Amino acid sequence: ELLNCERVWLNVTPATLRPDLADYGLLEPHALGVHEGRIHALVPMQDLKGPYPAHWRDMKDRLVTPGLIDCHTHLIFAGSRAEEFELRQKGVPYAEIARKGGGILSTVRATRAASEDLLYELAVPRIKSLIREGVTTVEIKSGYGLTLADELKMLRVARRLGEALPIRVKTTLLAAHAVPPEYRDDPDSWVETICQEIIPAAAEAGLADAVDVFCEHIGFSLAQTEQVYLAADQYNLAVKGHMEQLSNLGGSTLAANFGALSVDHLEFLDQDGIQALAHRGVVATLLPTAFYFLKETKLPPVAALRKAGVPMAVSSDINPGTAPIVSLRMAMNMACTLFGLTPVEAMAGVTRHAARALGEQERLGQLRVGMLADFLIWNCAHPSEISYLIGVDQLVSRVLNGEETLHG
Ligand SMILES: O=C(O)CC[C@@H]1NC(=O)NC1=O
Ligand SMILES: [Fe+3]
Repeated sequence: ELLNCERVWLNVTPATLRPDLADYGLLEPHALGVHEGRIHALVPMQDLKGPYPAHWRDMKDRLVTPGLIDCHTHLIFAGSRAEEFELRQKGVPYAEIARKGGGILSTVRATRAASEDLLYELAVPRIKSLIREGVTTVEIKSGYGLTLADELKMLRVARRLGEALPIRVKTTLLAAHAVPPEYRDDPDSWVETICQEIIPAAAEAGLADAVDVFCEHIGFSLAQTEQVYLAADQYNLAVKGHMEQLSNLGGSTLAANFGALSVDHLEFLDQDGIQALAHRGVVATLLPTAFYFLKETKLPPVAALRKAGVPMAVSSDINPGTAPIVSLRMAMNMACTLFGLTPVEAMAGVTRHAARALGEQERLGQLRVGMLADFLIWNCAHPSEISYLIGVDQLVSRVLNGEETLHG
């Protein structure tokens, strides 16, 4: 079947991340062939009989992994929260910063004022950092516009990033991120606007792949979250949730009852919530950079999630307020060092499980014949280096949809 391939990579050592194989799903050296953007052949070198098709490269037994998937980011935004960081380091309490107009709403003001082109230009260097690290699929949320026009503006920028750059973009409508100033006295009316205007418009324009809610005391209540999920269901949009980040409102159980793709943060997740996630196969997305940057102390219940067999994803949560850290590999390292994941779990968390968190587990996240040909060839001695070593460019080759993207 290699002869049907437009391009073949010889002598690659696959970390397949197949759930039916142990650990990384490592195999002996193989030839990997690509045909029409999909993995068409994965053949042990010892079984190989020539001749090879025109395009082939000898990778000298280097490691090949699935492309990395960053399944939870807010990487489109204008403005900066660096001054807040300075105030916080001087001991100014969060509440005072918020009273002075800081926090999410300061990013909202700057994002509303920014043109679509400016938002695009500001996002490019951030998404290019992820591309350099080996991210081949990234989820990007709205949530800093908080008007119909500005939320759709953000989602259009996200779609445009995926069209212009060598990366797959999945979009998530997070209009339920904060109550905008215009609705300060009537949050329920904002929820109604989301359900009756923004979700229908985003769905009809094909701009949103999923709908997310920040379910929290300082965000939206369980009842409001349910309303948003009901509206998303009406428009056949998948749902996700920022759940149990600072308290436990029972949001994870509600999300599981709606068949959510994932629930994210989860520091305050309890056993009832864990059972609900396990029962419905919902992905638990861990966001260690926000935990670290907020200097949180309550750890997510990783051992209980592991015991219950809940698939854990790991993501960067890139956002200007609680995770100004534009690195998925840093998030992998923190998931291990701060949350106690093993490097194997961290790798599954940014491949197979992250794909599931985006509803893409059939096409992405493993090295299997038939899957989309998104893969990375590494200059590293062992796959655990990818979670262990930070800041070194170890990519030899980054392939998206069967096309080499690093070296032209
Ligand atoms: O501070 C920001 O800009 C976003 C905070 C971020 N959003 C959310 O729902 N949880 C968070 O940590
Ligand atoms: Fe987030």
